[in-house]
Amino acid sequence: MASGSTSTTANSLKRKAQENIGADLQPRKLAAIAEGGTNQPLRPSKVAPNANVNRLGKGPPPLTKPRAPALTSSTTTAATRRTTRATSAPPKTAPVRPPARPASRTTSARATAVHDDRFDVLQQQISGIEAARAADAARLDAELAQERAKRSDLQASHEALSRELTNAKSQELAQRKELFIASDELNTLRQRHEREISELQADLRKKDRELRELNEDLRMYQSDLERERETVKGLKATIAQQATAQLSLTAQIGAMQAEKAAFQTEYDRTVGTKADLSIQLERAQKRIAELECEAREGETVRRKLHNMVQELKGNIRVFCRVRPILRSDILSDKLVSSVSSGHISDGTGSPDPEEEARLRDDAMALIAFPDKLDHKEIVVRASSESATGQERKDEWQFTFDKVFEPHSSQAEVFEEISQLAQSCTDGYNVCVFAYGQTGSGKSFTMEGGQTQTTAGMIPRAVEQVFRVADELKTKGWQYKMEGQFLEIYNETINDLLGKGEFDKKKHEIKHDPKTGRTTVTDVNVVPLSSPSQVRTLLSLAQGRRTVAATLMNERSSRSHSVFTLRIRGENTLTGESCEGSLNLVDLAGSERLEKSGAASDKDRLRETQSINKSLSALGDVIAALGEKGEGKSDKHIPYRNSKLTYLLQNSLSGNSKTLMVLNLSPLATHLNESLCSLRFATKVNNTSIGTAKKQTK
Ligand SMILES: Nc1ncnc2c1ncn2[C@@H]1O[C@H](COP(=O)(O)OP(=O)(O)OP(=O)(O)O)[C@@H](O)[C@H]1O
Repeated sequence: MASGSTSTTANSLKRKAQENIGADLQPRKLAAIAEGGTNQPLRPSKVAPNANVNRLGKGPPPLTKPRAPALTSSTTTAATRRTTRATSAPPKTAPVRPPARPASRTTSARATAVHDDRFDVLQQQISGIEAARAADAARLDAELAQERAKRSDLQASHEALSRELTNAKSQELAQRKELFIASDELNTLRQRHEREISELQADLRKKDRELRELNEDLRMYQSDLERERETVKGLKATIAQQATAQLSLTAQIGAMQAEKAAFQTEYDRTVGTKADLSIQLERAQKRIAELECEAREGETVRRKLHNMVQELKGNIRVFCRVRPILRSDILSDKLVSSVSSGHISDGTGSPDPEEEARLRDDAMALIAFPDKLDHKEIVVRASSESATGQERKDEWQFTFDKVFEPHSSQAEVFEEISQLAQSCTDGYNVCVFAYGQTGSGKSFTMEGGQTQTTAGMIPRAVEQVFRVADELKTKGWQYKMEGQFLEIYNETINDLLGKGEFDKKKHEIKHDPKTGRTTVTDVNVVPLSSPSQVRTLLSLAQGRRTVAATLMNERSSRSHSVFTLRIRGENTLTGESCEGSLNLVDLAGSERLEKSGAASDKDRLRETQSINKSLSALGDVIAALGEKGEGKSDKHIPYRNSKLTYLLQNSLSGNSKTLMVLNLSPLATHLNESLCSLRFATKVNNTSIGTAKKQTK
């Protein structure tokens, strides 16, 4: 609608503008007349030849061209020509007579008379012409006056037309302006119109979409409705069925109500019984709580007693572990003879199971474990021939804090050590040694294998310490742990976690008498955040550890290794703090010189000598500690006799808890070495080194 009216307005405006432009053309045609001015002779307009005629009425009569009289003299001819041109009426021509033939004097008189006549005629003619000319002049004057009047009329009309033209021009300008405005408006309207159209089209599309969606919804609703109808139909059928069922249920309810009444009576009786039982239960629960409380108190007492027992035992404990016999033990000892006697079953060099069992039995030393209850005893037997040729049977019995048989697992061994390892979180210095000859299983006990089952005491103890530290967090304890791993080889300290070359750097052992802390200069002390980190450190150290081949063990470690875990704890709730350390020492092989095969090799000889020196220094320290514990308070403890004892000074004093794990080889060939170790361990076990003290603030 709006657009229709807009276009109509636009069309009418256009038409008006065209009419004005047409009107504008009219005065322009008349301008030609005006241009002529009053001094110019009037010319008919080329554009509109009839316009003047129509406007001014009759035009001037056309001037008739007079015919020239046939005059003989040139003067007369000119005069005549002038007269003829000025005369509109044709002159009255006198009849021209033919010229008379010359004659005599009479004839000349006659001729004069003729001339006079002719002159008169001419005179008359001239006067006639003049009269005619005068009449013409009068007529022309009148005509001129008429023309002038016409011209002034034309001028007036020209001025009027000029004014009209000016008006028309100004009107045209105004109309053009209007036209421009109108065309602008028209454009605006057109744009708005286009916008409205596109909006309407978008609206339309949207509506179309909505309509489609509504149709889709409608279709879905219709299908829903159909389904609902089906459901209603089904429900109606169910209701009908249930109405029938209800009837039978009502009958059943009647029967059940009767039953319920009977049950109610029964229930009342049970409630009475229940009240009695509740009282009994309450009493029992009270008793359980009392017992639990007693059990907790008992546990605390047990722990205290356990600690007291440990303290009374003198805080140096000895475990003995016999390793199982290995295939390599049998093969190395018997393989050559087995091959020569044809006992090898296949070409791979492995004996058959029966042969293996027999070889095993042959290789085994006579070791027995008679204490099946407490596992504290080990008996070693040997038969030998006396000088008189009689068979001599020897038997040695040893008692330790715990004896582990060859089949004992790493977990079982750790079970006994865990309490000790845990004490370092309470601020104790704990020291665990693995002592024994080469190949007796010291490294296996301390470091163990790569799997969870074969993991040794070091990773297990570290894991335990981390676990306990984590548990104690709830009681306000925050622990910081750091570790170092050292090796003492030929009385030289090497940093197993360092980067430098072995035996090059000089590391010094320092003891702080105030804090009781032992430090070693220039060694890597690694902050520990997880047990897995410790495993990485162990394998790093393993790679660096000096390993030299000896006859006793192809991978024999000829150095002592000392892993130290230092733990510092602070209790934010109680303000307590403590500092403990856990030293796990894998001692070098304790075998005698001739057994190690080192006597023939200078380097091996030096190694063995320094190992023996440090082990005997360890024995001396323990013995001195024992004497001191027996009352000789001024007894000098020779810690400085070896790097090992000096390093472990603070963990070997009365302030620490010490455990020695004696590792034994099960082989009969190692029996003498085993007996030496057992005797040394017994000495240690019989030593009391005083009471361990917590390092708490
Ligand atoms: N309880 C055990 N169960 C199974 N194998 C063991 C056990 N103890 C030791 N072994 C094995 O016996 C061999 C020697 O053990 P290990 O290297 O630990 O002896 P060692 O006393 O540390 O020797 P060294 O003094 O040369 O370090 C190793 O192959 C080890 O795996």
